[in-house]
Amino acid sequence: MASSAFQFAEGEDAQQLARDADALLQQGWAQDGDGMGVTKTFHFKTYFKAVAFVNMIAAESASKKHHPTMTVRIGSVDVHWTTHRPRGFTQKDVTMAQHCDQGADLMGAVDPGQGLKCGPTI
Ligand SMILES: C[C@H](O)[C@H](O)[C@H]1CNC2=NC(N)=NC(=O)C2=N1
Repeated sequence: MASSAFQFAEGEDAQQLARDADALLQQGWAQDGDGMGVTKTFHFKTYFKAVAFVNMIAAESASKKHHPTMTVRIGSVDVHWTTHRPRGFTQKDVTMAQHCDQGADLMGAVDPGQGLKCGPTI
């Protein structure tokens, strides 16, 4: 199964989490290097949209007390979700990853090739 290498945190419903993890992989998320989280890059046509996406995730993170690692570039945002305590992949990561997908739609995320890139355009 695709999610078999995930390291679920203690106390998680492993069967449910395995299903949710598989669904995330179908949605373009990838397992991180140690199997304790998921990553995805979202692409945008403007830097402002990328930053607006980050701020939207930040608001939900503050409200849910669960925080990602994010790298903002001119036309994309890398998002990484993992849980520090208890250590591993959790339902919280799933919920927040799903929230990112919904937020990306609202912010007008585009396909990878369509995102704003640095450098000359001609
Ligand atoms: C007290 C506070 O809620 C905890 O430290 C939260 C904060 N944000 C967090 N974020 C993430 N990604 N994992 C955590 O375990 C975590 N713990």
